[in-house]
Amino acid sequence: MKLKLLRYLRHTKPQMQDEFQTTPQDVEQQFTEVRKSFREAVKILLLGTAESGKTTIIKQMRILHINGYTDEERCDKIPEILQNIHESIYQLVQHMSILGIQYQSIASRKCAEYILSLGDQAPEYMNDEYCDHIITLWNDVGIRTCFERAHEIPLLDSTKYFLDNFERISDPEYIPSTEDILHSRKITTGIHQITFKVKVPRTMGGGVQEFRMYDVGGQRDQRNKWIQVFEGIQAVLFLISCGDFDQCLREDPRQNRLQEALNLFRSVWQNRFLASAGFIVFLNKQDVMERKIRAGKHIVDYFPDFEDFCNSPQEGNYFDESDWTKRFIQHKLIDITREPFKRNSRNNIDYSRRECYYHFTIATDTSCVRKVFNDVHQMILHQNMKLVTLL
Ligand SMILES: Nc1nc2c(ncn2[C@@H]2O[C@H](COP(=O)(O)OP(=O)(O)OP(=O)(O)O)[C@@H](O)[C@H]2O)c(=O)[nH]1
Ligand SMILES: [Mg+2]
Repeated sequence: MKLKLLRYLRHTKPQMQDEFQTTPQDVEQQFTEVRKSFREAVKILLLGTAESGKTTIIKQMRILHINGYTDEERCDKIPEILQNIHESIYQLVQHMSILGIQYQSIASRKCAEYILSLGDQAPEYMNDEYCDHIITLWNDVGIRTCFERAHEIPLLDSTKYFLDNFERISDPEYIPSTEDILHSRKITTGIHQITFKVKVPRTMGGGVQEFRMYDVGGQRDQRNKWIQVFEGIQAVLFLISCGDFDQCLREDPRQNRLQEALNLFRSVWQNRFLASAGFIVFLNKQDVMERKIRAGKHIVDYFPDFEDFCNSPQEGNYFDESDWTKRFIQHKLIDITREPFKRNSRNNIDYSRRECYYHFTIATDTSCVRKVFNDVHQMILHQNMKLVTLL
């Protein structure tokens, strides 16, 4: 199976139609072979820097291919969501003085003092006083000005989502919605896996294909654990956050997050233990990237070579700055895959012929992930069929 997928990834355009100009018996025989290959789970490893969206993809697989979350499991997420909210407001309040921004009123300043006195951990119970303070602060013009300067603060991506929804969340009867779960953030440590089955269309032989997806932590101090799961991986799903172009790492405030992601992609692409794995890149957080560009942020201020890219002839028609920005990031990845590197004599793999597939995604959007994952699945199915016919 691993070998099959490897071979598949060396071909960009499956030509199934030509290969099935055979008798119905031959076709049935081919389907039987394909179904046999389904018995082995396809192992997919999610990689990327911290907060690129790996765990969010795992949550989406659970929503799409397992039965989602029970009420009990939803309630288990409440402490995580409350901690996200507290961390968001705490970071904003902390940065008001650092950025020299004034509160709109004395009342807001008092609320801020209360929040600061709690430290960075959410209180165990949200009493009325705490809830009122959060609502007052989020409505303060000064706090909103601070929020506009989010790129200067290590703020969670879901800050606005949770603070906008705070009144609903602070209800004593609150049960997190699926959207709340997708927006919540908890750093991954260690290695986690999810196994699920996906139906194969009758036209492709029917049956089910099992997938096993591995999630790892993306922070620098977590990456030394990754190697433990490289064995037997058939496809790497690399996530890169396109909304990160104007931010620095939490672990190292001197390092631009997008640059870190590009460097990491190079080391993963060139890793000899993953040489036989297929590569799929999700250029994630398209919504965050677009929002930033609409708010007047420009990637050229962080990546000056963007200007040369815009002035160079391109194959496609790019319409606006968001379009140019996402293509620019994609081209940076493509350039990395074209960098020369040594042929590995041990496994005799010609790296230069490896293909990498790109998708523009919003990991919090279930319909987007459903569509993209369908494409990934179809690719695997097509190639399985193609390889069976070639055997
Ligand atoms: N708006 C938006 N938020 C996203 C998107 N993808 C992920 N997020 C949010 O980004 C935050 C981080 O996502 P995670 O999935 O936890 O990131 P991760 O890659 O698993 O991070 P580590 O576990 O630290 O490696 C969460 O709050 C998600 O809801 C996206 O496409 N758009
Ligand atoms: Mg994670």
